[in-house]
Amino acid sequence: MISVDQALAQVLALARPTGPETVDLRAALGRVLAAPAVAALTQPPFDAAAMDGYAICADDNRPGAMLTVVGEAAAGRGHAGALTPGQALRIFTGAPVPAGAGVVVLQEHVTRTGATITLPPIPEAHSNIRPAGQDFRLGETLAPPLRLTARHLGLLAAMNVPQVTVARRPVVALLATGDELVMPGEVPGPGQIVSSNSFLLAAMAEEAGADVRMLPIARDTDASLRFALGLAEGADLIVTSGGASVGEHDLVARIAAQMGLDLAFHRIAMRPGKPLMAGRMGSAAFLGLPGNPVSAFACAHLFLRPMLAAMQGLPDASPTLRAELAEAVGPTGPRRSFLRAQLAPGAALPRITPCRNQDSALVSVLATADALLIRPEGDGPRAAGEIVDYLLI
Ligand SMILES: Nc1nc2c(c(=O)[nH]1)N[C@H]1C(S)=C(S)[C@@H](COP(=O)(O)OP(=O)(O)OC[C@H]3O[C@@H](n4cnc5c(N)ncnc54)[C@H](O)[C@@H]3O)O[C@H]1N2
Ligand code: MOO
Repeated sequence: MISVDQALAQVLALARPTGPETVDLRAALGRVLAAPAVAALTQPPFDAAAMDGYAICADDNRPGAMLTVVGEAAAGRGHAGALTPGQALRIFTGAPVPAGAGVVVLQEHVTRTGATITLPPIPEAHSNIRPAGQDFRLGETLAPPLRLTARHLGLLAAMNVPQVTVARRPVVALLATGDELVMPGEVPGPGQIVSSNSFLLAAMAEEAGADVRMLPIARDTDASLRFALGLAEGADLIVTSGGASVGEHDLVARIAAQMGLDLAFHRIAMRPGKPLMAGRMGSAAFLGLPGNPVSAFACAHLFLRPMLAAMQGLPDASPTLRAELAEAVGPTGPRRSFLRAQLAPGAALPRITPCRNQDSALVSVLATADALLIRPEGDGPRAAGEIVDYLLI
């Protein structure tokens, strides 16, 4: 059995980059930028008014100065010609500031009578002008790799970049195995349950940027598993759930091996998640997850997400964080344990409480947890108040 750290290094070595493709900005949310995006213009393109008021020459910004309004500039509609001392230009937020102007006086600070404004007793403290290029300049870049958020899309649009080069979404073929499984909406027969893993894992893979192909449930027969695995052709990553352990009905490793799986490892020192396997099968990476839903989740969180990130050119961004134990915990065994836990605000660090029941079949407990509390291999008992590591989930 290899360690969790060795397993992570090995699965990352199994992941291959998907390569770049070009997409419209509207399709770029959540995609990983794969080449620099270059600003096609300078922003703002001109000195722009930041307030509604009057543009004046900097030297005229004196208490009580009286100035003549010579015209108007609004956003999208500038004023032709420069401003000279003694003149003011009615101006609105976003409008180009004319040459010669150095200050925009807020309209609520002046008194206007006909075409004349009188400045207040205290000079305007700020210029209220956004200089050209203050935001970014022509040729400046947004650098890869980067998972694009709404804020990045706003920036790219402002940069006048209509399309971006991103990593192709990894295609994940997702295969649940087990005679006991039916899909949500079906009526389970005697001894059957609903395949929650299919939906849990599909959602996790999609959150990590994958394009998920959900294969039909494979039954616990050689023929059914062969047929279903055959449908994974063309995927970048094959993910199975169930059938990974040692029982007679746990066929995944054997059948996958017959179909060309080059196994990197099977079984790791992790709890839950011991039966995890990984390798490469044809042109795809292969990750065989345990069937217990919490085990499948923990393995997907620790291994599937980093694999998908690596395939898109991103480092894994899931830092180990620290919290204070809200209650005492017992000793651990030889495997690294990941306990479902809840976080609460604390003085210096958050306080963490392991969920009552750590059975790896309990999806209701998993749904209420917000962290995986990490217990090292062979750790002793820990008292309330001790500092421990956790992962946010
Ligand atoms: N003698 C041993 N028995 C088991 C061992 C062991 O070392 N020796 N390991 C245990 C551990 S740890 C785990 S985890 C499970 C994992 O086994 P499998 O990967 O072979 O999973 P299954 O047996 O197929 O299923 C386990 C459990 O999970 C349920 N399941 C399966 N698929 C789904 C799904 N898509 N959605 C929801 N639930 C699913 C299944 O019905 C079983 O209850 O093995 C232990 N046994
Ligand atoms: O890993 Mo099993 O993965 O302990 O439930």
